[in-house]
Amino acid sequence: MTHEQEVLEKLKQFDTPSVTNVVATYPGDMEYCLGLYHPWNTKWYTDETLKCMYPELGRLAGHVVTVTFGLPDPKFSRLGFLDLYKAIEKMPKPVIVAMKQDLPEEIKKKNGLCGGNMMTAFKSLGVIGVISDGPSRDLDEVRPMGMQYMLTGVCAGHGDFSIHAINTPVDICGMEVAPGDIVHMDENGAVKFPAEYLDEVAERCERLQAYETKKQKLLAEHHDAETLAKILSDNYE
Ligand SMILES: O=C([O-])CC(=O)C(=O)O
Ligand SMILES: [Mg+2]
Repeated sequence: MTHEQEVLEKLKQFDTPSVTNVVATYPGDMEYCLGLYHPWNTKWYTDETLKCMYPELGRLAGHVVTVTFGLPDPKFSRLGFLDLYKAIEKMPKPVIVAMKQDLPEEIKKKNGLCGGNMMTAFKSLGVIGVISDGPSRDLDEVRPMGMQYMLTGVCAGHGDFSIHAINTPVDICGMEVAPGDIVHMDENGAVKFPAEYLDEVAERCERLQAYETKKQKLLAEHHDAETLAKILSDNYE
């Protein structure tokens, strides 16, 4: 295992909201928050339209490979699955595939894009999950694979589609990700950060978790309004 893989493994100890807290949620907090993005004005985490299909899998973190699907274009057929698989091969593992569905809304909502066959090939290449701004299918086939599906929903069928781009930056449900970015995801959604911050995110998550465990223990032990407000606002001796 590389050092990076060890840290990605360690990040599974922390939920995605805690990772967002460390990445950018509280920019005024110099102790735990890196302040990498403006919390409201930057697209660094996914919105409520993204749903976690297998919450029982817990948290996952990996490097992003992006792919954009669109309607078949007779003037552009240069890219295929081989190119996508080669891009995954080149990326450090584990990989999370960010699948942009660049389709008219009426078609996008009935595009069961990814399925058991695609996910089996992805797994063979070191992919641990797919995140997409549209639906996919074969939930029952994918469940035993232990791979995560973060989608807007599911639907059973689809028509013809083709690959329009590989490893370009994409927007997935309000999160703009670039190839190589780290994505951390669980039943709360997904967050991204640049790979160079991996060590620091893990270190701060660990400290934040210890701090919040202590704080929640105190909150559970006290039962009067004044003390609870003090504990919450950090003024408790
Ligand atoms: O038809 C497709 O390409 C998607 C699918 O069901 C599969 O990968 O199994
Ligand atoms: Mg299928």
